[in-house]
Amino acid sequence: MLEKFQELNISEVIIRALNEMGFEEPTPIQAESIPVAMAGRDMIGQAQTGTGKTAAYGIPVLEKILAAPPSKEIQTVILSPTRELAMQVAEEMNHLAQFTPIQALPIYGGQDMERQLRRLRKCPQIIVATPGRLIDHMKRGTIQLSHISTIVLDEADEMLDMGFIDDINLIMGATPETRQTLLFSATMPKPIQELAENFLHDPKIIRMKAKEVTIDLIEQSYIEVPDRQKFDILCRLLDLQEPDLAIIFVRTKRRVDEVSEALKKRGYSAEGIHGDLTQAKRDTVIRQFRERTIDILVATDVAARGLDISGVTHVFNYDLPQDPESYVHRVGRTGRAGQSGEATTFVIPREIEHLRTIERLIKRRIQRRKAPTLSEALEGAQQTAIRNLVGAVESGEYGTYKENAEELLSNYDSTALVAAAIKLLTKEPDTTPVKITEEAPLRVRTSRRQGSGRGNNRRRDHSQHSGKQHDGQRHFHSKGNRDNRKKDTGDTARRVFKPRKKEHKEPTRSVFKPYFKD
Ligand SMILES: Nc1ncnc2c1ncn2[C@@H]1O[C@H](COP(=O)(O)OP(=O)(O)OP(=O)(O)O)[C@@H](O)[C@H]1O
Ligand SMILES: [Mg+2]
Repeated sequence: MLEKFQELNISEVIIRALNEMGFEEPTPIQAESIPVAMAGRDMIGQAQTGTGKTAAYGIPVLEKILAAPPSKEIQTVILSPTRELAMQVAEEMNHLAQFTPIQALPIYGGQDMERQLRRLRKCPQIIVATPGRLIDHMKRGTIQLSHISTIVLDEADEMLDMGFIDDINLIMGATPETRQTLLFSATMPKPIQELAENFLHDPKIIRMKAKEVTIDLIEQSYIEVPDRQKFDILCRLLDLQEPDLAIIFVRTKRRVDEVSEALKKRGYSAEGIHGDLTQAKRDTVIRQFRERTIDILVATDVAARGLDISGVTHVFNYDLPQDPESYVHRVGRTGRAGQSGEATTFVIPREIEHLRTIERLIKRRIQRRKAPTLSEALEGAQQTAIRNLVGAVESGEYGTYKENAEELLSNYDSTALVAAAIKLLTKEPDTTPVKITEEAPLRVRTSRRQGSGRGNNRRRDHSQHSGKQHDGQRHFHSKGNRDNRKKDTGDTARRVFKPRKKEHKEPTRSVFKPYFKD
């Protein structure tokens, strides 16, 4: 069953792990990238969201360490734009390496330094780091990159964007010239690819020839709706569509707080995540969502990239994202590993041009839908109640209720009884008043690219950072206040050597998907 992996000359210890993880066959990006990366070449790998890019670079990284003489030095750095992704990638690397002595350690801001140092003393061969915290360690002398043989930029276009480029320059500059560099992402805008080539030696570019940028397992639609009506429409959609797990992306941290509070007020099980929360809170929220203790995650773009949470059936763009690439990553939190998913985007009338820009990027039309009316929502909720009732009848597990049912039937009309049962089971649309502050629409602003490449001295200024400046045409900005336009990673929006907040708890992720074909 694992022959195709074996044909890629992958070591038996890793094949055993793949078997354990339920991977039977390489995905296309794995089949193409693994031989190139294992041959030692620099490369850029671009493939749709949820198609296994982590193992596409992870397996070659492990093979290289296995082939090298044993060493106590860090041999591979994997850079990640967010803390949660760093944790997830380290965990996937440790799964892949479970039958080897190789260890991957996540290194990110918000985590207790002492604890990190203790773990570093155990000499992990791989660190998966957010740039800010890695630089802290470099400056303290607690991490040296002089023995690095491979560096991976996961979400490479994001890492090479304005908000990270100075950090990346610094990190790259501390690694040996001979290092192998691997870049992966689902999106790779041209100007960023050009910039990337400054860090790469004769790279092989592997781009999966997908017809579409977004995966066709994701059904995509949009609803034109004024900002003040978004929340009620969202509730109706949640009632109608009954997601297993849903992620709602909003534009600002304030909105995360307001929308998640409002959802809770109306009886939904929701929590919010953004970069201003403590790491302990961020960890708890992500863990609860992975464990399905909560069904709805309200997030800024901090959760847009890379997160692999099984069971996310629905993504809602409550607000359009700041840049079109974000759309691809946000909707890509569903439809992963061969599963299907649904993505609904709210567009206020004045933002329709932005939607067209997204459509041009993804080379597909996003289907327009009408907002469900209150009576449609009620009808939908009734249908759900009926389905649940019929399901209970068909399951036959109501024996202990039979006696009471018979007594009721002898006193009341059967239709009246069933109707009352449906009414009680129906979650009628809740109109509890909530407070959501109105947001200004996005607007197009043309901005010029400000140079590129190694040694380019653009300073990152997070108080002013307003997103990508590489491509004026595809870049949109919010009219909202500056603070709202900062990139919300929780790690980038800060200066090096700021004191850190305390302790975190590492969530576990142990969801393995069966083989899938994409
Ligand atoms: N060959 C395989 N067979 C089965 N499952 C796989 C295989 N490769 C990866 N997976 C699973 O597919 C899911 C998606 O993988 P991964 O997170 O690496 O995607 P990605 O391409 O990095 O997506 P994104 O662009 O969103 O970061 C994960 O749960 C992973 O364990
Ligand atoms: Mg990924």
